[in-house]
Amino acid sequence: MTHNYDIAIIGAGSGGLSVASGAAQLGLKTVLFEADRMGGDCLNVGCVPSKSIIAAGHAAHIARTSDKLGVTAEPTIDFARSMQHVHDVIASIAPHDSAERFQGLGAHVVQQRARFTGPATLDAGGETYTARRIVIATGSRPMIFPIPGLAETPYLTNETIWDLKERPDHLIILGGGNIGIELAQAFRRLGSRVSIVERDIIMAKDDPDLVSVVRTALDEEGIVIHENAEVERIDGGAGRVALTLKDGANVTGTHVLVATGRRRNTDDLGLELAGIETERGAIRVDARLRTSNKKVFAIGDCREGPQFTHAAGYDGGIVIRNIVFRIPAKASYDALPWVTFTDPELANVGMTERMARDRGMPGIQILQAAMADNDRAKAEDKPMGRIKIVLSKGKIVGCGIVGTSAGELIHPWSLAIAQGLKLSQMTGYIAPYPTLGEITKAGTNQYFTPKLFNDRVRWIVGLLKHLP
Ligand SMILES: Cc1cc2nc3c(=O)[nH]c(=O)nc-3n(C[C@H](O)[C@H](O)[C@H](O)COP(=O)(O)OP(=O)(O)OC[C@H]3O[C@@H](n4cnc5c(N)ncnc54)[C@H](O)[C@@H]3O)c2cc1C
Ligand SMILES: NC(=O)c1ccc[n+]([C@@H]2O[C@H](COP(=O)([O-])OP(=O)(O)OC[C@H]3O[C@@H](n4cnc5c(N)ncnc54)[C@H](O)[C@@H]3O)[C@@H](O)[C@H]2O)c1
Repeated sequence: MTHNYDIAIIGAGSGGLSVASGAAQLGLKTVLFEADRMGGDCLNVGCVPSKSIIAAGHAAHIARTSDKLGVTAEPTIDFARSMQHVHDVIASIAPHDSAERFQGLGAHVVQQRARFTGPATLDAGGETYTARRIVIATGSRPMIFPIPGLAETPYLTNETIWDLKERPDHLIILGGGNIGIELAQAFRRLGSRVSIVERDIIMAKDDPDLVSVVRTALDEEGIVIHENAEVERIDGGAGRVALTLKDGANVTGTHVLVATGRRRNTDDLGLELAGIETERGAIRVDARLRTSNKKVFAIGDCREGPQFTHAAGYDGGIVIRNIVFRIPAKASYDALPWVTFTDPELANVGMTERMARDRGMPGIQILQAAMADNDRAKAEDKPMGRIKIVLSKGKIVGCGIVGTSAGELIHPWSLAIAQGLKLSQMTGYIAPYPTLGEITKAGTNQYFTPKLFNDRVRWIVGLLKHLP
């Protein structure tokens, strides 16, 4: 028997759920397929567990480093309890992403792997499904490079690290991208020794000026970073691992976490039967997120483009507008923020200075202000970091912030770039004192102060003072 739907969605992660929720509530006959756990990577093995373990590490760090504020403590770390916190947070969010909730919204949830059998047909669990529109939201998984010895060595990934019951004594992290850096600091703060082995440089996608602030914090906390380090082979067994680097150096530890990038989940979908093209594993999409089969859309981690939960959710909105409202909405990631949740956090939106220069943007100007000059940061003893605003001919094209709560402080800049606000509008409000958010005004003041306090203005003021 064939089941017919208006819309079929493959994958119940951040992207698929946002489409399913919109489509079902707007009255489309909706089917949602999920092969594994509802909620996808973000809830089960990604953002939620990583931010929860970061919170545990942060608590330990505050206890250890508050002596300047007159508070001295050496934390006792119950690693199993920290991991329980991780699982409690996942469990507390899970109902929001559950099959029951989505059935309640009107979607039919099929907990089976789906594959294309033709341009508009899918097979799941031996049943055939057709839909007028299909959305692929199958996400990604850890990229495992064929490093000699790795397959024979027990290794962790972001999918398995949450099952640890005991704290690794010495965690080696392969890859210094988002996952590697965030987890390095969290585990270090919970008491593990941590070494990062990075083929290139850490946090290569971010502004090196801002990364240097994070690097200093990681160094001070005792994380050992090996950069430009090519691994020749890996050996080891339970509780013992040894990496031999191409330059002959050895890095030894008790556990290894592989965080060397992502592989898109597109290889087991029968895409060729539906006429859907990929480019190095990523589904090719146009600006409306349509694949080479125009009735099929691809969103989130599985398509070419940025891989974040908020990007997948944004894509979901674009697809709803195209499919449900028939508006030819186009995706643009120009105003997509990204945050690395280290301490200090590093947040960006728009272009970094290097991106602006590489793209040949005219009249580049950089405005900066230091967190060390912010009164709240002083009170909190959190002086590390700064704001860096990138202007092109006076227009805001990017902003990066490194410092405490940078992920919160980037919000107004995301709005500014999304809405094309002028720099003067970023000063056109009253900032409460004392807040870290005053860094926005401190940054913009770098532009306006020289324009206000100059000889010409002083001359005008000199004339005005003679008025009655
Ligand atoms: C450790 C870690 C930390 C992260 N932290 C952040 C963060 O702080 N902020 C942020 O924005 N992003 C973060 N991310 C990235 C974020 O998790 C992803 O960008 C996001 O989950 C992508 O959503 P998605 O819907 O595209 O895919 P996913 O969430 O991966 O969902 C895809 C779903 O499709 C299912 N599926 C696959 N194939 C099939 C099939 N054939 N049939 C049926 N179902 C199928 C999968 O089982 C999965 O449930 C993090 C990622 C990791 C790994
Ligand atoms: N805060 C966040 O928003 C957040 C957090 C975690 C993950 N994510 C998302 O998940 C994605 C995946 O994260 P990731 O850290 O796995 O990937 P990544 O692409 O960010 O970093 C992978 C790193 O591994 C290095 N590498 C690759 N092969 C290597 C090898 N053989 N030896 C040593 N180093 C090697 C790369 O040079 C790179 O620096 C991110 O790009 C991001 O989109 C986001």
